[in-house]
Amino acid sequence: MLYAVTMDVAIPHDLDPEVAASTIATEKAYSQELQRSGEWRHIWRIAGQYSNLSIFDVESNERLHEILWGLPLFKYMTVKVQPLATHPSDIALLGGADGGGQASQAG
Ligand SMILES: O=C(O)CC1=CCC(=O)O1
Repeated sequence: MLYAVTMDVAIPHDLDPEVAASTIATEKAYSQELQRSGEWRHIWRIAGQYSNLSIFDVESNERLHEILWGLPLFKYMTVKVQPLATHPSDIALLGGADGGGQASQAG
């Protein structure tokens, strides 16, 4: 199951800088481990914001919740989750590079 997740980070300005740096480093390791496992497929910085747009490929809503709840920065984040469905215009679904196959009219 694919999900687009937006994470807006707001670390309090009065947080001890060492705690902030340590939490950010732990977050990076946590994220990179999940990227290596294939569950965290993409992470993009949203330009000009302390936010990212990530794509997760996980087996269930419960697994996504577990991953997000476990983010070291979770308590400083606003998280938005959008489940993804295939789009009928996606040429990757047609089995040919030229998109010349039969596509569904739905959606
Ligand atoms: O900096 C961010 O966008 C927050 C974050 C999530 C995973 C990571 O490494 O940083």
